Amino acid sequence: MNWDDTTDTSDGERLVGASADGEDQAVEAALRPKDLGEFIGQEKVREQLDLVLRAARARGATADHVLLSGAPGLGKTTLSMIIAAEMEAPIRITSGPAIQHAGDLAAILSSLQEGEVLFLDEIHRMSRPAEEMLYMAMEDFRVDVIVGKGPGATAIPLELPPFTLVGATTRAGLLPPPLRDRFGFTAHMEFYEPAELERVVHRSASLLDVEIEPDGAAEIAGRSRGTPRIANRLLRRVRDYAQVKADGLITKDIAAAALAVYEVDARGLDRLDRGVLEALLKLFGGGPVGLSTLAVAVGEERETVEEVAEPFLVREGLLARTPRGRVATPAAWAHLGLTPPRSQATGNGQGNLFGA
Ligand SMILES: Nc1ncnc2c1ncn2[C@@H]1O[C@H](COP(=O)(O)OP(=O)(O)OP(=O)(O)O)[C@@H](O)[C@H]1O
Repeated sequence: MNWDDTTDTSDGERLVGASADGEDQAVEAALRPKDLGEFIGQEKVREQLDLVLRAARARGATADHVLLSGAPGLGKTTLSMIIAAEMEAPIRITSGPAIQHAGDLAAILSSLQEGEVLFLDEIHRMSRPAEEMLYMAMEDFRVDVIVGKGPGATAIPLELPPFTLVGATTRAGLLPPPLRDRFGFTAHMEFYEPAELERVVHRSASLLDVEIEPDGAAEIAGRSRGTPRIANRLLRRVRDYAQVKADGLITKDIAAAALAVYEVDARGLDRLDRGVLEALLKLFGGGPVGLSTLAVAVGEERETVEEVAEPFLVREGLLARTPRGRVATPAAWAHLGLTPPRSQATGNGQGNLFGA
C-alpha cells in the first residue's frame, strides 16, 4: 500500500516523522486496532461514528460517506478499516494521487460490491475530472462513462451499487465545498494526549511481546508528538536498545537513554527541530529573522524548515511566525536551557517579542 508521498515535503526519513516508512508499513498492519472498542482516544469521533454505524446496521443500510481529517499517523486508515469491519463489509484502499483520470475512478467504482467501503486517502489530491465524477457517484450511485472523443463523445450512464466512501485528508480546508457537503459524517482527528499515547504504547508492547514498565511507556509517549505512529516507531527503537544494552525490559531510564541515542529529546524534538531553534536563539538572539536566512543558517532548504520543522515547533509554542519573521518564544529559551537577552526577557528594548 502506498501511504506516503502524500505530503508535499516528506518527513518519512525522520524517526519523529509522521509519514509511514517501509518498516512502519510492515509492522502497522499487526498493530492496528480491529474495532472501535480497541481504538484508543478520539472519544468524540468514536462515539459519533459508533452511532452512525449502529444506525446503519439497524436499518440494514450502507453507512453514510465519512470524511476523516487530521495530521498523518493519527489513525485515519485504521478507522476506515474499522468502519469496514464494523459493517462486515470488504474494503478497497486507494489514494487521490493514484487517481489521475476519471477513467481510473470509473474502473474502481464499477467494480465495487454492494456495501463495500472505498477508502480514498489524500482525497484532496485527486484530479478535477475524477473529483467531479465522484460527486455523482456519492450522491446518486451513478457515473457517466464517456466513450469516444470530441463532438462524437457520448456519456453512458452506469448504475453503481450503494457503497460507503471514506475520504481522508490532512487538509480539510483544501476540499471544494461541493465535495465536503456530500459526506454524511465528518470527523476531525486531534493529536493525542500523552495518557492516550501511553495506552497505545502499552497495547503495542503487548502485541509485540515486549516488557515495559509504566514509566517507560510514559517516557516514550511524551516524546511522540501526539501521534500514535511515532509512538509505535519509538517503541520499536527503544525495544532494540533494551535488547542490546539491557535485559529487554523497557524502564524509564532505558527509554530515555535509547531516545538520547536517536537524538529525540524529552519533548519529541529531533536534530532538525533543535538545529532550527538553536540557530534562532544563538545566531539571531531569538529573532525576528526571515525564513530564508534561518534556513541558510541551518543548512536546510526553506521548504524543509517551513513544512517539516516549523509546524511542530509552532504547535509546541516554541516558535512564532510573525509578519517580521520567525521569533522564539520564552518556552524555546527554557527548553534549550538558555537565557534570553535582557531586552527580550523584560519585554523592553527593540521590541515586542512576537512582532507587530
Ligand atoms: N487510536 C489508536 N489506537 C491505537 N493505535 C493507533 C490509533 N491510531 C493509530 N494507531 C496506530 O498508528 C499507526 C498509524 O495509523 P494510521 O495508518 O491509521 O494513520 P493515518 O492517519 O491513516 O496516517 P496517514 O495519513 O499517513 O495515512 C497504525 O499502526 C495504528 O496501529
